[in-house]
Amino acid sequence: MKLLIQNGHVLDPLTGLDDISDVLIEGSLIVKVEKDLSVPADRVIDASGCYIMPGFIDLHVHLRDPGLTYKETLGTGGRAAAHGGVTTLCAMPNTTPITDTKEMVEELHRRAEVESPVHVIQLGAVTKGEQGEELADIQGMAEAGCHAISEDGKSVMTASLYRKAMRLAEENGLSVFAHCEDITMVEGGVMNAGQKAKELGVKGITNSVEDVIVARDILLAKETGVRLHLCHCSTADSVKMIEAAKKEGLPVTGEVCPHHFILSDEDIDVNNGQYKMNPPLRSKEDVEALREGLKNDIMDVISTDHAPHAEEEKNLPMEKAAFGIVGLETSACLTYTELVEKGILTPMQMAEKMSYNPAQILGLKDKGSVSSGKTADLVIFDPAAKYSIDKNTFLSKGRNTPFDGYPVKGKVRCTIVDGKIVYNQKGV
Ligand SMILES: NC(=O)N[C@@H](CC(=O)O)C(=O)O
Ligand SMILES: [Zn+2]
Ligand SMILES: [Zn+2]
Repeated sequence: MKLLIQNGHVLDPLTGLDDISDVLIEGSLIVKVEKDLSVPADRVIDASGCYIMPGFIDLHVHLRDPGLTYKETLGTGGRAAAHGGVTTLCAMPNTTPITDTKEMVEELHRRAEVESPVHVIQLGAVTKGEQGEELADIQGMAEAGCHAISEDGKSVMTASLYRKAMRLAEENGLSVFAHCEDITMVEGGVMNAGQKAKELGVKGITNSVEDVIVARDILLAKETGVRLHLCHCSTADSVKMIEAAKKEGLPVTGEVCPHHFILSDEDIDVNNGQYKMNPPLRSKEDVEALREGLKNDIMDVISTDHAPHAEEEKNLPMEKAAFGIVGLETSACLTYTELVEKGILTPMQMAEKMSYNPAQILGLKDKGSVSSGKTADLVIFDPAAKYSIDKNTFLSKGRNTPFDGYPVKGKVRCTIVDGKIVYNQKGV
């Protein structure tokens, strides 16, 4: 099977190609990236006016499978990913039960091959049952191909145990993806501590809840040599600490989610659980620091922290609602609208932060690039499409987003995984 994509604007972070080109795919591989390729093909796609980027690699997704499949499944989450231009995703282990054994990781990888149209890398938990007491089988999960371990949903609060986990992760070639939250400091907080929380009469979560664990985890990474990826960074001081760690040459990377670089706590007008997530929407100063951090490449990755919940778990006031919002189907258009259109990121930086850098962090040498010899995981993205986000178009089971009705520019037209079209907008 030969697939020819013509006249797209290729953005390839690996070679630096940033120009109109054709892309020829044979089987599951990209075989040629050249202008005016006139070769016979089984299928031709006209990508005029669109970018051709390496498929997005989302390092932070909650698929809720097994156990919480009323919120999402490998199938619905996988189809939502394809709709959002995501060709590989990392599934967090806070499932029911917690994914903390070699067998569970293997089983999820087996099922994902069949049930999900996009690649799924299942991450393993750091401790058994995410209880923070006993280490999970880190070596076994590494053998099952988990690439990284994470306690996402919480931090491993005992530093000595986390240090042991980091040593084992390092020995087994795994990264540690860190959720940074000192649970002893939350004290019932449900949104950012500030004027807005006071006005709404709810308890606040201070920046230091995140910052003290970011500091600790960077120091532990320095001692153990593990490659540390800091999840969903939300504060100005997180950016500062990552900058300092990089200056020291430590293998530390930082991720930002669209909601944290777009919205601040001031956007929460009424006590509405759709704006509740962990970490919370911060101050305008924090939002500005995250944007600057992305622009200056201190922050390496844009991921979603796609956290689907049922309607009855979110249509509640802040105090009662579940933490988390969906993101797989809105991250590309929000990033394009808020960062590229506003001149904060170049289109190439968007491809770096949504695909190339995540591929590097996971050690996926065959992904994150539109160049010959790489796996044909691609997204065709139309930067001119103008519309408003409509949660009813989502393929995810989750509809929990504060961005419903939000005006955006930029739309995923087509998503290709292993040379096969897994999402194609009608009429293309
Ligand atoms: N981000 C959230 O608010 N919620 C996540 C957990 C997490 O990412 O920490 C979830 O699993 O729902
Ligand atoms: Zn988290
Ligand atoms: Zn998460």
